[in-house]
Formats: sequence, structure tokens, C-alpha cells
Amino acid sequence: MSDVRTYSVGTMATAARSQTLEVVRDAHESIIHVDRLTAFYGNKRVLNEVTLKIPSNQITALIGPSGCGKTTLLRTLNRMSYATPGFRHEGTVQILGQDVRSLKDVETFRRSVGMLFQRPNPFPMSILDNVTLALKLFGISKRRRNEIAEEMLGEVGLLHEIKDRLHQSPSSLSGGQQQRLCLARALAVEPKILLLDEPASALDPKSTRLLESLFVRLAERMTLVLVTHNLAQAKRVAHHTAFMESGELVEWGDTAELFSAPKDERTKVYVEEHIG
Ligand SMILES: Nc1ncnc2c1ncn2[C@@H]1O[C@H](COP(=O)(O)OP(=O)(O)OP(=O)(O)O)[C@@H](O)[C@H]1O
Repeated sequence: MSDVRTYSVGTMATAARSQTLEVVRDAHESIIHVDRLTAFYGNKRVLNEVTLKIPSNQITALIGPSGCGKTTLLRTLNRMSYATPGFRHEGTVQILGQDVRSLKDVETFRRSVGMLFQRPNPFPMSILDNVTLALKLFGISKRRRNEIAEEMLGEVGLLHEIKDRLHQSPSSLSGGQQQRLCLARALAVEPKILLLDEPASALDPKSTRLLESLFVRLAERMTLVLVTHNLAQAKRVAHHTAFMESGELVEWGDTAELFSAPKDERTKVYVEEHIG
């Protein structure tokens, strides 16, 4: 996790100033550009001038106290926030070179950006159909759909565990298995980006570790953004970590550096309180 990279990290001195936190140069060009993102629910401002560039094919963790805006930021990356009544934002989010607010091809965008939630949310259909549904909608043949499903269930380590139950409902699976099924479903359409909203918070330690090892492996070919309350998890899996507080991006950088030598006092206090 500790490739040497160079960053220019600006930290906020006051609440009113915007922050610019940039990867100067490395092999992982940024794939997500958030520029001066200020977001509101009604009149309540929940993100304040957040500027962040997220490098491709790496894991970036978003950490910070409850209510600091992590999930709102994550859900704005794939336009999910837009569905929340009263939500609006200023500033821009660019993904794969496109402004998400004015996307022309939302379907392709949705294929490119997958998401896992805190609670596994398999669809009420068979395990196999969960993985093949989107492929069917994209017109892929049944034979190819089943091949892809097998490949994806294998990739998440489920195939050998449930190969006799592919036509059964996912409700008989454990929480960890259900979450891996949801991951297989997301992977089936070959996303370039995976958004992870506390994906292991409802899982036992063994399932959590299994999921984490999958994330690390997936980062070889896609970009992952992970919201987590579990700082040890961020340390274990994330190449980069962003610390947020009260809607602001306080500090962003290499995970090991952020935890061992935070530049901002607020990060230091939070990390000390939560890791000790
Ligand atoms: N639908 C909504 N309507 C109004 N306010 C909301 C809505 N969703 C979130 N908020 C508020 O926006 C702020 C940021 O919430 P958000 O869920 O993004 O924070 P978070 O850091 O992800 O929190 P947590 O760690 O507890 O999940 C909070 O004050 C929250 O109460």
C-alpha cells in the first residue's frame, strides 16, 4: 500500500477557504475530479467547497465523524444524491472526463460506476438472476450471461460455496455472502469505478477481511472509493485517505502518512481518538 507518491496537500485554515488537494504526478491519473463542491439539503449546507482528485486503480478511503458528509460526497459522485428531495450542489464533479450533472449518456455512466451499500441489497430473484439481470437488459446472450455470472461468482469466492444453489433465492445466504453476491452483480457489467458505502459495517470480522481482500485485488483494475468508520480498515486497504469534518475536506494524502503524521490538528485529534 505504500508506493511513494508526491502530493501537494493544502489544508484549510478557515471554514470559508476552499481546499485544493492534488496528486501532482504518479502512474495513477485521477479519474474523479471534485471541484469546489458545496452541497445542500434544503437550506442546510452539508459539503463546503470540497476539492479532491481521486487517482485511478487505487483505493481512496473517506473517513470522518458521523454526519460530516462522507455519504453525501460519495452519492454525489454517481448522482444518487440528485434523487434526494431538496438536494442541490454548486461546483463540479467530473468522472472519466464527464461532468456528472450534464451527462448525455446516463446508461453508460451507470455501467461504469458500481456501488455497494452498508446493507447487502440482493434483488428478490434467484442468485444467478441477480448477477445476470443487467447483462440481460444490455442484450447479452443467455450463454454468455451465465458464463460471466460463473466468472464473477468465482471472483468473489462464492461459486464453490453456493454452486448448487444458483437458482435459489439469495435470502438463504449469510450477510457476508449476500454482500459478495452484490459485489459480483456490480462487477458483471465491468465498472471502472466502485463506490463503497460502509460495505462491511454489518459483517463479521471474517467476512469483512474477505471483502477487504477482494477490494485490494480489484484495485488492480478499477478505482474504489470507500466510506468507512473503521479506521483500521482504511489503514489496511486504502492507498489514500481523505479526512472530512463538518462538510469540509480537512486533509487528504497517502494513507500511511495521514495516519502517522497528519498535517492538520483536526485530523490528528480524530485519528488519536479513534485509533489511539
Ligand atoms: N436526506 C437528507 N435530508 C436532510 N439532511 C440530510 C439528508 N441526508 C443526510 N443529511 C444530513 O447531511 C449531513 C451529512 O450526512 P452524510 O450522511 O453525508 O454524513 P456521513 O458523514 O456519511 O454520516 P455517517 O457517518 O453518520 O453515515 C448530516 O448532517 C445529515 O444529517
